[in-house]
Amino acid sequence: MLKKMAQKEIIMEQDLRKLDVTKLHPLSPEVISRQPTINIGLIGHVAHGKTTVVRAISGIQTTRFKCELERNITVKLGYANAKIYKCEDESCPWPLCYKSYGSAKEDNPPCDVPGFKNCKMKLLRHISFVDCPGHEILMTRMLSGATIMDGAFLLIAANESCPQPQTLEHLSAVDILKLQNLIILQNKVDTIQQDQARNQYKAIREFLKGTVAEGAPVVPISAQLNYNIDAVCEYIARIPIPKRDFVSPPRMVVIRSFDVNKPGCGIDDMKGGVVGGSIIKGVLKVNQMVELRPGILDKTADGKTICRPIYSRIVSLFAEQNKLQFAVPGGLIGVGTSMDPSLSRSDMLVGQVLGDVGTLPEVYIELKGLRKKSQKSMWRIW
Ligand SMILES: Nc1nc2c(ncn2[C@@H]2O[C@H](COP(=O)(O)OP(=O)(O)OP(=O)(O)O)[C@@H](O)[C@H]2O)c(=O)[nH]1
Repeated sequence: MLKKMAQKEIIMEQDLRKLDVTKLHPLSPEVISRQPTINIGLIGHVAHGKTTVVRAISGIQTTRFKCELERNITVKLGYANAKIYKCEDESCPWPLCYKSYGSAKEDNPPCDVPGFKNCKMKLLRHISFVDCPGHEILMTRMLSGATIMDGAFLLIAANESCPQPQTLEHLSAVDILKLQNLIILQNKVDTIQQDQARNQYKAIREFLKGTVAEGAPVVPISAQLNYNIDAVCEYIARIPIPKRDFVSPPRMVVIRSFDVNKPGCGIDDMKGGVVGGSIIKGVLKVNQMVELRPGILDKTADGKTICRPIYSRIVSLFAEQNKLQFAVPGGLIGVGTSMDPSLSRSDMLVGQVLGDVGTLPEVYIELKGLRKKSQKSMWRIW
């Protein structure tokens, strides 16, 4: 416990009084010390090792729901954050000089490579993983995760022929979305011989031809044995930082929402609704008033749908266990609000947009299309 507290104090303080959003950058030390600023997706066929890779890099087993444990497959999107470091001594041997830790790790931990233990490591990136289900019936969940990815790992198990059905489907999906920064992880190499790995490497290269991943690196790893994970860290550090807009009014897409109160919790201990997601632009601050749209959906007596925006105050901001005073675009954050928690329970606010009061787009409850005579099938009137 003491150790954990000491560690917390070593990550940088955020001070709202000194905040100047025009000077922020996704690699500003006061930002990446606490919050991830890049989202990396984990895609690929069922059981090829996506969740195991996330655990190898972040030290975190993405949430397992009861049904997932029973079926041993990922059902919901999983989330975990990690920090990527490099030894400050240039003579530290490659790839051992790269290392990853969980999100709460101090910013300059000592290097653990023998002979370099007196050297410090430098924090290069703070990332969020979005662990997608590999099962065919869960393709829509994979697609909703893909909307926030800045790059992705495509997992291919070395002990199966390539491509398997969801390897193909997931690659097609990111191909259509034109997702850049793909890294192919040839996983489970501990289960095969070297020549089999080489042959499969050729098959993978063939499979990638003509796709968005044609020139992508193919890295042989064993996620279970932590083999070559340091090389993967180097590839993560090479992903270019996406351009982010820090100065516009903030806007966040909600991809999770919860009621964090335990059943039977007293009114005085009750916490407001929590929403999780990724900020698209702008900076959210603790104590700021926000609006969620479309908000509460209702029907009038004559059956018409009406939407009432939810107005609320931000009471806390979190990136995993790291408390934030402000949150920037990029990695996944949790926003604690003063709203009635029954509004946010069980992902009820997924798909809503959160932002500054009065700055969010209009809500439309009807879509009208114009039908051109010659293009009857192209337009539908709702
Ligand atoms: N031998 C070996 N087994 C591995 C390796 N990586 C993962 N596994 C095993 O493969 C199985 C599936 O791993 P997961 O990480 O759950 O696979 P997944 O792709 O996340 O599965 P879904 O999300 O359900 O599609 C587990 O039993 C892991 O222990 C590896 O490098 N070597």
